[in-house]
Amino acid sequence: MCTGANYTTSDHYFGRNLDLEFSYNEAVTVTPRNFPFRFRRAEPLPTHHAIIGMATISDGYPLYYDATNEKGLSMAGLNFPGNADYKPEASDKTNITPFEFIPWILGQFETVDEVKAELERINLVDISFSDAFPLSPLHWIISDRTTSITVESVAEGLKVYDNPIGVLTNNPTFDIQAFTLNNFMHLSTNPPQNNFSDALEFDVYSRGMGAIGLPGDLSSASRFVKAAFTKMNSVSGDSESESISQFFQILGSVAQQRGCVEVPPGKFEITIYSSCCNTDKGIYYYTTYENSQVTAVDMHKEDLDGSVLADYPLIKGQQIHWQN
Ligand SMILES: C[C@H](CCC(=O)NCCS(=O)(=O)O)[C@H]1CC[C@H]2[C@@H]3CC[C@@H]4C[C@H](O)CC[C@]4(C)[C@H]3C[C@H](O)[C@]12C
Repeated sequence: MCTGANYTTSDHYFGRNLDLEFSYNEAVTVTPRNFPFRFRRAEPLPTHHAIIGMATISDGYPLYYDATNEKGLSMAGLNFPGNADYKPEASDKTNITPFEFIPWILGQFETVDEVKAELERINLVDISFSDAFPLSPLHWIISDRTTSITVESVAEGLKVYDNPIGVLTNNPTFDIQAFTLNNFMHLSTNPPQNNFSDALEFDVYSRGMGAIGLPGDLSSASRFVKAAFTKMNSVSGDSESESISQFFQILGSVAQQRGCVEVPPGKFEITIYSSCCNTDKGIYYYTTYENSQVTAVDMHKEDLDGSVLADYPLIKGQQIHWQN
């Protein structure tokens, strides 16, 4: 399972948890403007916006999981098993395969409004990258500084939902996830009032009781509510340190600890990495399960007019700062 989120202070931040029981050797990958992007069924993009994000590089192609372009538009793919349904080629549409979707969108567009218009022409076509990388069932969150949408290719077609929450997890479909939040409107960051009965006296014996009932399990529906509550109520200063710290705290509220979710036989899902991209500055920060130190890659330190991918394998293992 995964969780994607947005956060805005004086800058805008976008990132995700990648929760899985194994890794595909992902690396922070910068695609410069002149890297030739080819597509299986659509016209190539010899030049395009530069992109930074997490990707597996296969056959020289960056298979992005989540990324941001130099204009601040961001996008992440999250697991959507049982619901994702990709289509045969359609002659009246632009046929983009799911693994090309992030490069196609981030290569060309700056805002969610532009993307919404483009999505009317897009068909997510069922073509695999390779035998080693067959199609994965995904849905996507696409965000700019002010707006987010969720895109789901399901049996009925391509669905585009406004996502004012700025959070995405996995199943069920986004309309149901968003509807379920109605059940939690009574949750509060303030102490509870007695609405139960005038005939009884209650004791507010602990801080935090206003949000009793907030789910704490690791199912995707519960993580959606938990991350939404944490994000919508987040308070932080505007500095880079305060902003990214708050962002990683939001993702931490739905992180997966090894041992809590068993993926039989005997394997456990963990939060492999958490990312936080400052979308205004093009800086991609990350932590991994065993590396709590924040590591950063700045896209503007690369040759963005070049044509060669730059990739930074994840630094794993604690980087302990000894004080004596
Ligand atoms: C598995 C991950 C979602 C994490 C998650 O939610 N795990 C819960 C598992 S469970 O639902 O609990 O069982 C997703 C998120 C992004 C995906 C890559 C996107 C690019 C590329 C697309 C190609 O088409 C196939 C290979 C490819 C490298 C993809 C592999 C994999 O699919 C990635 C890593």
